[in-house]
Amino acid sequence: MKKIILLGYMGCGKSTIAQNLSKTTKIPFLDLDKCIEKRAELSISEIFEQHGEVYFRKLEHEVFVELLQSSENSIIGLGGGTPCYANNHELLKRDDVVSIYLKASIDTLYNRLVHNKSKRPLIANMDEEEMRAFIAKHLFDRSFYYNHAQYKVSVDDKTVEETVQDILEVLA
Ligand SMILES: Nc1ncnc2c1ncn2[C@@H]1O[C@H](COP(=O)(O)OP(=O)(O)O)[C@@H](O)[C@H]1O
Ligand SMILES: O=C(O)C1=C[C@@H](OP(=O)(O)O)[C@@H](O)[C@H](O)C1
Ligand SMILES: [Mg+2]
Repeated sequence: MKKIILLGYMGCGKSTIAQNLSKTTKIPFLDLDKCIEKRAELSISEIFEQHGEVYFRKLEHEVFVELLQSSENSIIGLGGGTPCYANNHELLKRDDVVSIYLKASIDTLYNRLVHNKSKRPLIANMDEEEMRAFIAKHLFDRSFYYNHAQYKVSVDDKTVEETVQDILEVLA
């Protein structure tokens, strides 16, 4: 196996779980958003503000393709939208990729995002009511792409350690 890819909606824990899974497995991890920020020399919020979402999606696709080209073993935490644009979901079918959907309920996502929205330009300016309705619809729209993942791991009511254990069982 070469790449373990974590996908799912904003706030499901891709970045947190990728980092912790890396500690346990000693496989290096990469966060796609961090790689994009490094490439653009701008934060995700600044990319959206200065160049718009279409530019961000193009960059996201380019950097994702590059990460997949590397021959190193790695754990990659995608952005929430990554599988939903530029046919990126097709790239998950590669033989050297194991894709895992971290599946969270609307309540879990809402509770995690409500105090953590400022760096997420798609929801940063929404009030709480608006954000809950947005998550519900957006998650529904995106589930089609998330369901292309090879495996699904439910993250509701689990600690980081429990989710990491569940992923290790899937990989075993
Ligand atoms: N059990 C848990 N698993 C993962 N993240 C959790 C958990 N409980 C709380 N959190 C918090 O939820 C947020 C998840 O955000 P993040 O890891 O950035 O997700 P993503 O990359 O999917 O958007 C973090 O602030 C993290 O500390
Ligand atoms: O869902 C999305 O479209 C996005 C999710 C973000 O990543 P996280 O899912 O890690 O928050 C980041 O890529 C950007 O703000 C867009
Ligand atoms: Mg993330």
